[in-house]
Amino acid sequence: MSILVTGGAGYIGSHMVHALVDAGERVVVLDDLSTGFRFAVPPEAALVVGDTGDAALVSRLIAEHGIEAIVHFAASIVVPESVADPLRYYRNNTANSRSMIDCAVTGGVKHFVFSSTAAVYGNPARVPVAEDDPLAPMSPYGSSKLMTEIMLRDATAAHGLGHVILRYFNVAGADPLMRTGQSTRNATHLIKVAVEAALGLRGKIDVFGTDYPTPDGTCVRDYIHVSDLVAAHADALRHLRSGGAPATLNCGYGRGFSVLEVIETVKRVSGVDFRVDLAPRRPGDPAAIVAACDRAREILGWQPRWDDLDTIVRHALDWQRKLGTMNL
Ligand SMILES: NC(=O)c1ccc[n+]([C@@H]2O[C@H](COP(=O)([O-])OP(=O)(O)OC[C@H]3O[C@@H](n4cnc5c(N)ncnc54)[C@H](O)[C@@H]3O)[C@@H](O)[C@H]2O)c1
Ligand SMILES: O=c1ccn([C@@H]2O[C@H](COP(=O)(O)OP(=O)(O)O[C@H]3O[C@H](CO)[C@@H](O)[C@H](O)[C@H]3O)[C@@H](O)[C@H]2O)c(=O)[nH]1
Repeated sequence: MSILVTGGAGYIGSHMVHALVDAGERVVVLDDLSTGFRFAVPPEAALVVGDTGDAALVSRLIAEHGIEAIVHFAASIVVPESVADPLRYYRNNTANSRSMIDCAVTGGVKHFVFSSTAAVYGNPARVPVAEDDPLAPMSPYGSSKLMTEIMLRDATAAHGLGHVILRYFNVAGADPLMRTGQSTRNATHLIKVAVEAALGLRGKIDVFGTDYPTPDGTCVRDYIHVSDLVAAHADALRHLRSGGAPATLNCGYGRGFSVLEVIETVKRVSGVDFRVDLAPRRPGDPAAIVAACDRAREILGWQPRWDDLDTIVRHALDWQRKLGTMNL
């Protein structure tokens, strides 16, 4: 039996592939390399370059490799881009996920782990936000993910597909062994951008909005180390294999940092005082979003190991330095 990882050449997916290979699993990666990288997939995993919307290909992979579980990371992930081109997001994130779920059901796949997002909550009325709190996405990106959550729950009710939906908060950092990291081109994520500024790859960083109702006026987020997030996926697979019930779980640490706190941390850990400009708000940003994260610990037995902003930033810096030597 093998595990199919879609988006396994991407940032988070490649960390998952390494973890599965480390655990002795047989892994097939399906990735169209639109934002992922061939080098990010370890040689022990089979890389198939193709589209999650190609049902014939996905069905063939499920049959040929005896796929027992699908971990579905592949998606388009830039929130403002989803506002400008919503139908592309509904195709890649919603329609292609519908096709993946259909292939899973038809092909007799037992388990499905899905990458959802804190963006399904929109601007939450209270933080920390819990899984049963109101869902009100503020972007097509968030809506595209929420629609997939709904399809998965309905497919489970009708066809018995086991699933775990993980709602990621802000993912950052890199593999502590530096085998992979965030290599995304033109990244928009705060820690990645700040690290690039610290290493001289950007002239400055803009702080989007300083008048939010938060302690220092900048947005607050719950930054989770990518390796802890991947551990939650491994725990989710174990849960499903041992007959655990379907679950929807937040993945965060339950504490927030402001944009200015993150930038100060990057400056301190890197030892570089880069230029910071105060800029207007970025449309669609919630003021503060922090996870209520007890449920993942209770249901999956998830135990984070890297819950420390300095460590997250140090690993992101180390990966960025390594990337600089890789001549991509
Ligand atoms: N990075 C975050 O902070 C964050 C937060 C919440 C949720 N997520 C979710 O995590 C998942 C992974 O995100 P990431 O940060 O690793 O992004 P990423 O862009 O690095 O990875 C996405 C991967 O999917 C591939 N892909 C995209 N569309 C495809 C398609 N149609 N067929 C095959 N492959 C396709 C890309 O080539 C890439 O390798 C996404 O589902 C994203 O929505 C990420
Ligand atoms: O150059 C920058 C980049 C970001 N920010 C701010 O930093 C915060 C975090 O932004 P970012 O790192 O882009 O993450 P989010 O917009 O919070 O969204 C991320 O986290 C979501 C879950 O919360 C995921 O769904 C998304 O895919 C992922 O992009 C926000 O207030 C941004 O306005 C800046 O001020 N300057």
